[in-house]
Amino acid sequence: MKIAIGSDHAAFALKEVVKKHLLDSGHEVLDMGTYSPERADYPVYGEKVAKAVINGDAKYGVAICGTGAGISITANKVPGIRCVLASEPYTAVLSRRHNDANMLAMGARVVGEGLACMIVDQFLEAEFEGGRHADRVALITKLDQNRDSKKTILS
Ligand SMILES: O=C(CO)[C@H](O)[C@H](O)COP(=O)(O)O
Repeated sequence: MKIAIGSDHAAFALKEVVKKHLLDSGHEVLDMGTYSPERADYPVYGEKVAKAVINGDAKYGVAICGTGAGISITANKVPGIRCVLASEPYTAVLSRRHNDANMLAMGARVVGEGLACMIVDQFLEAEFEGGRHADRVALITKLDQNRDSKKTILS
């Protein structure tokens, strides 16, 4: 599977660990940076990973900052992105099964290396269940496609 990955400085070390884990597991990895522990702004990397997914350069994206909050907020501003912030596998798995999440965010100051790799593995292995969940994802998509509207459009 082709995975885009990116982080800011706070998560550079964890990004390198997760990247190696993905490569060792046989995935192709598109490393969108940052490439050193120098201070870096997480929105830049959240956007890069999100655009790689939306452009079809990668099937899924993994984005990491200190908490995962800033980079997930950023990614979710890119139309078509459904980015989940997960600190444990259950949320990561259910975000695939129910929400068809196409990006995973994590916090390097929240999760350790072993847990992060487990979360990524389970996210990538889980499948979207469709059915009633597809109807709800369609509602998310409708909202996404009407981002400029100030009106409530889903009810
Ligand atoms: O978690 C983050 C965003 O949600 C960032 O990694 C964090 O804000 C960076 O902080 P600092 O510049 O103090 O290292």
